[in-house]
Amino acid sequence: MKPFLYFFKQLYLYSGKKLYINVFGMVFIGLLDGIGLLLLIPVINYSGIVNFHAEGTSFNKPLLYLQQLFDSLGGLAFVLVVFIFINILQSFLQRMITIENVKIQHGFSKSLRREIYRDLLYANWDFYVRRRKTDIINTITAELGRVSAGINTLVQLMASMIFTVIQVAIAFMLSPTITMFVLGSGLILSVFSRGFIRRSRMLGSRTSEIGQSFLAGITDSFNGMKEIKSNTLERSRVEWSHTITQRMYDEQLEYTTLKTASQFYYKSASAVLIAIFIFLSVQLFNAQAAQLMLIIIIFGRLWPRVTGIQASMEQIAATIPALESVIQLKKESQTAREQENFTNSEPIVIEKGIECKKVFFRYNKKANTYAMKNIDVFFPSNCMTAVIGKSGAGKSTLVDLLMGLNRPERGEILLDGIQLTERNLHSLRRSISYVPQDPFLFNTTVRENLSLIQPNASEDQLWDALRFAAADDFVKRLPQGLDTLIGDRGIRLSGGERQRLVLARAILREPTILVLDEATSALDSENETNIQEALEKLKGKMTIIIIAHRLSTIRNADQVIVLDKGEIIQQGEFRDLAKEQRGMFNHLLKQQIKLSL
Ligand SMILES: Nc1ncnc2c1ncn2[C@@H]1O[C@H](COP(=O)(O)OP(=O)(O)OP(=O)(O)O)[C@@H](O)[C@H]1O
Repeated sequence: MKPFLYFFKQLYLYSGKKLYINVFGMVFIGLLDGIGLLLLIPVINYSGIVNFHAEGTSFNKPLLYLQQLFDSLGGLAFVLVVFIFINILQSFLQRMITIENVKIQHGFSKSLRREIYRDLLYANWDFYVRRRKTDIINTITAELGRVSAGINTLVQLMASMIFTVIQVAIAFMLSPTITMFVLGSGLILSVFSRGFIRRSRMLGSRTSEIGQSFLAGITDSFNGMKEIKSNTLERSRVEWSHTITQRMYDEQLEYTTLKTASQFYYKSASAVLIAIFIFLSVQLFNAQAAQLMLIIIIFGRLWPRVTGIQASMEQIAATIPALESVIQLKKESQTAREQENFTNSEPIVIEKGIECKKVFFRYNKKANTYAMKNIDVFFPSNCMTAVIGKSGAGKSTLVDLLMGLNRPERGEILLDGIQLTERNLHSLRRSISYVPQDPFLFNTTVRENLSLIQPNASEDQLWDALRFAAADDFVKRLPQGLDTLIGDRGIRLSGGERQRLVLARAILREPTILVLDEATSALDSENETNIQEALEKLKGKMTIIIIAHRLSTIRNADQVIVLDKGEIIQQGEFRDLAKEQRGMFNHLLKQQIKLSL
């Protein structure tokens, strides 16, 4: 129950005194219910079924005074008026408490969702490198939904327990012996119930695991639909869906079988116990008729609650794995938190340049292979530096280090001689515009995709940025121009159009550092030349770091860095490197010239 206690504490931290007020309200409703029950005594008396005066047991004596009071106030009519009043008050309070409880539960879920989403956004890049995205999505959608339902059950369980305690106390007042007997029976039942709870928890783990696999599989299918269609993989995906949905079906069935089995077990055992209890009450405990009738009523009402408690506990146990994964995600994202203060940082102005000093980096701290080894390099401000190398050489890793996404394991990154740390990280990022290999666009209009980065950009600024990225012509030709919807990840645009739009977005931000990671790879030579010319104009105004496989793209770079297996093997001006006959650069250049012929 540790995870639920954790959440209970969180629930209290969220709702504060309100939780206590609600618990108190529930206690009060329980008491009103008990009073309503006790009122049955005079009703029974007035009905003539049982005569309290004649029975004269110790249990009746305190009630005799009440009876006389009721007699003097109007007899049965008065009792019934009080009965109606208590029931209306109880229903009214019940309604209020239910609404307040829902406010607490859903308010808590809302704040939990917000907190986790915020923590996830502020978590460092390493956090994402290590995790499957669909697992995170599954946790913050499906698992969090289950937790929400679990909290609801928890609050209901709390209400049921309070109700039960009060009713048992009343029963105890009426007959301690019988109550102790019933409680003892309940205790025996609860020992057996532990098996059901354990199995529910096990099934809950399976629900989480199947949910995760399902979401991951479905996401992969839709992301890779082109591959599926072009490689006729439909059949294997259909088979996968059959297998996983069958597992879902089996798991749900098993859960229901378990739940109904426990309910069956409880109800049957209750029937047997009630029969034994009535028999013993009459035969051994010599219970009086009125007393017996009341206790039967109380326990008759209580048993469904007790079985309800059992069902709630099973449901909560099944939710615990979801809860654990939510807690785990929350803790991990908090531990991976990047910076404390995001809002107050201003973009940094780097006068001289960015330097990597003896930088080492590995993705897997346990492996021997380094993605970056002993990197010593300087990126002068307002110059264009090109990073080239074979696939897997470490170009993107180096750029990620410069942006503070990857953190050096050894060595340091210096901004004008000042170490890049958590403190200046956000300022650095605010001055960078980054265009990745695989550009991301939101499923909305061209305009919204652009203004996302610069909400106050004027129409002229938008078109200037589009012109820079050689994207103005195609945007003008779109059916609704800037207001055309471009589909999921910009699917209604060509690869080159997407790249140009993302480039325009990057420029709109007016960065002081522009990072292009294979940002023009999908462009035809005409558009690439246009962008090269535009970048040429930016030289001297902004620091440009460009990764490119096509060496023609970086002809005008001030400095070229050649990477191989995570190390810098050549560094210098384009022309100088081209002259080094044995160098990797010359080799790559010759290969590209050969290919273009
Ligand atoms: N998230 C990751 N987890 C583990 N290893 C990674 C990860 N990303 C990259 N690597 C490894 O680090 C090395 C450098 O990768 P990187 O992406 O920086 O190369 P690259 O030069 O940009 O390649 P490409 O030109 O193909 O994009 C490669 O060996 C790659 O397998």
